[in-house]
Amino acid sequence: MTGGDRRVIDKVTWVRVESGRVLAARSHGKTVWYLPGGKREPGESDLAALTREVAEELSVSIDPATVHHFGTVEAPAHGQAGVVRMACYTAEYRGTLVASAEVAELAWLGPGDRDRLSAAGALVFDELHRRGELTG
Ligand SMILES: Nc1nc2c([nH]c(=O)n2[C@H]2C[C@H](O)[C@@H](COP(=O)(O)OP(=O)(O)OP(=O)(O)O)O2)c(=O)[nH]1
Repeated sequence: MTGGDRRVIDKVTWVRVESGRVLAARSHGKTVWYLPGGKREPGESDLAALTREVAEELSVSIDPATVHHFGTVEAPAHGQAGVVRMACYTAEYRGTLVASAEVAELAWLGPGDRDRLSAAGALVFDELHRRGELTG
């Protein structure tokens, strides 16, 4: 792996839709919204990474029995060279969604909010829209 443009950042993200809107998070100092999630640690499974990142960022517990692969998207990474590949999962959770210290803000994005998301997030948004899940 050499040039910056060929770098692939592998991430696992949570696609959570409630009342026709998708959950998104914004980091401190950023204006673009991301799907919650992050990079796997060495040897970590997607389920373990999803559970860990969601707990760290949103303070809730993913219910492992309900995790389903939604799809995998690839798009230019926001704010850096290369592309981000996001393995996306839907899942039920336990607890109350609260932004942790590493997250500035949470929001439920609906139709019309597509352009607030990163390029990869927008691809997921398009797929949700295609499936008729964004109505809120
Ligand atoms: N989680 C997430 N990351 C995204 C999305 N869209 C997008 O371009 N990214 C990009 C932003 C960065 O260019 C790239 C890597 O993010 P990062 O550098 O903040 O990774 P990180 O340190 O937060 O990862 P981690 O430690 O939480 O695992 O992922 C998205 O919808 N969700």
